[in-house]
Amino acid sequence: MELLKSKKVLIVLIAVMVLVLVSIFVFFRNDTQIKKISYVEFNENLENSNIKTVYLSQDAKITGEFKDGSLFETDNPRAEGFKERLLGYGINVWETNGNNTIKDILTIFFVLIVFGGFFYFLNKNSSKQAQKEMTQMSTIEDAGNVPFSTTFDDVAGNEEVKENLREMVDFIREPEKYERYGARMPRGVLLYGPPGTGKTLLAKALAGEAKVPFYAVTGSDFIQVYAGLGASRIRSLFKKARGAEKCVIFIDEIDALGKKRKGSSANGASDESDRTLNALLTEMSGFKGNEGIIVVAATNRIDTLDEALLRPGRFDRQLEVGLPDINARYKILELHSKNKPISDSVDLKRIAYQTVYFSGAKLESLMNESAMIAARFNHSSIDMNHIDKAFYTVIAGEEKKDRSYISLEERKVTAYHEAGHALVTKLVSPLNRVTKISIIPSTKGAGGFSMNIPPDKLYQSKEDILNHIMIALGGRAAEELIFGKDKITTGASNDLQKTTDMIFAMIAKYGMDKEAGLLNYELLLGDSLGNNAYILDRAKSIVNELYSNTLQILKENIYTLESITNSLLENESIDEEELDKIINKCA
Ligand SMILES: Nc1ncnc2c1ncn2[C@@H]1O[C@H](COP(=O)(O)OP(=O)(O)OP(=O)(O)O)[C@@H](O)[C@H]1O
Ligand SMILES: [Zn+2]
Repeated sequence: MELLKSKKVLIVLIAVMVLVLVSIFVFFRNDTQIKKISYVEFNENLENSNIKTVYLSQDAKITGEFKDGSLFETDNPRAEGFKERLLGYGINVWETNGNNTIKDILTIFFVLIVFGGFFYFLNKNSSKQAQKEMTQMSTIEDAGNVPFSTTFDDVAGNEEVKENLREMVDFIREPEKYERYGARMPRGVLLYGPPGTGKTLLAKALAGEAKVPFYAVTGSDFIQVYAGLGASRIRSLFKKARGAEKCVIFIDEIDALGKKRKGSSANGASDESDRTLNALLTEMSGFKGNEGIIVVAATNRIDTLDEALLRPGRFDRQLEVGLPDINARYKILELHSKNKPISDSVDLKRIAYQTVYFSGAKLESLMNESAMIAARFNHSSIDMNHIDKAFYTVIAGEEKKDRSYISLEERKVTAYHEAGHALVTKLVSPLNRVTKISIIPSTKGAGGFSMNIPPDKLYQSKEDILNHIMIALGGRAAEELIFGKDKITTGASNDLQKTTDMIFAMIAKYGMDKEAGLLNYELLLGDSLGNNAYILDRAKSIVNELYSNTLQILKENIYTLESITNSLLENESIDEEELDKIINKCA
């Protein structure tokens, strides 16, 4: 820091001195080489045509230049017609308004002083700013030295993410072991999901479990700074981290510096964040991965991230950290009541039930707010009244959308919809794995339904595609079956997009529709494929048939559909094991 400051001062000083020297040199050089001649001598030289230029002024002396380039000075006759006489000899006559050189030099000095002051001021200011930022930075970095006691026990729910991170603990602890097996070490983990779901907490727990230092920075810290400073801070962060050998580097809000880059950026700000991003990418490819350093980044908006960040060797592990379901909420509530005097009358299960769509951070703040209220009234313990009051403080000012736990009807529709997808999957293509069904919205869509297509398949058969279309239609079909034709919702829009894609690919690309034949209509019709009446007709008749099949399947298994839905309404999310249990029980 000090180094940086004194370097800048030095540069300014040197610049000022060089300027002063140059002006003095010019000034004195003229002075010393000027030959002093009498007016008589001047006149002789004038007659002999030795003079090239004369500088006229109102001073006592005038100067000029001989034809050989040397300078002279003589008395100013201040005579009328003097100029005319000179011109008559074919001499260049320059009129100056006196004291010129001195004025010039004064001007130069004045400018110098102004500039010097300006630079000094700038320098002082920028070093202050830089100092501030650097201090912020070093406090962040020094945090790495604080012994961290956060463990995975401090994070409730998020079991899959924790499982994944547990593996990383081993990587960090014994990178040599993995190196011996020639395994490529992971370098970056991206945690994505809604705010307050515990991403920071998970990263801290990773460091805590591995017992290594934790360095945390925030993406937005890197962009309001000076040109190049963001990049250099990235470099110094990594340098520091490398010095610590094993560690966890945490970059929160990575979207702030890792936004999708545009071909040419119009303004400097995005240029600056590009530079910072490039520095990050370089640093990440720089370490070999066998050092036991893991970079964890977090974002609420994975869709805005530059693809370069997600490539192998960067943040190639992407883990979704979702909103907690009812059981996870119960655990989070339990965790945050541990250090508080909670009355026996408090039913955490009931609170968990009422706090649909609450994030971990919101649940934490609910318990904290309750404790504040109880303390304000000097009550001996926190009871249900305090929690109810706190409830409205926590959700106050929030959009209605966030409070949709009130609308049981909506949750029911979502539950039937997701149960429909899951049940159709199990019925038409039992080899596909349903990893999770949930009615908690995820980043990927309204409900949460995830299905893994068996990965060892090289090609998809026509049957596979037909089954996938039915699975996609399962949500809408369940809605219609239960609530009636007029009560269907917009929740299926994504499903219908997938359906349309698949059907058009079947007909126009893969030649799988017997009637349309083996032609590649995409090739023939290009963009007007969707306008082609014949293709449209084929697509419609296929989708209609598949939809009525789907409806039929669900109708035949409506009891199972109800059971899955009820379980979803109760637990908010269920895994494959539970799903299989329900289906087997109903069969
Ligand atoms: N799963 C959880 N278990 C226990 N506590 C949690 C959990 N999720 C959030 N919390 C509480 O909420 C606080 C804030 O969470 P954290 O800062 O980790 O969220 P985040 O996902 O990083 O949020 P953001 O995206 O806003 O940065 C935590 O310190 C913790 O008290
Ligand atoms: Zn759906």
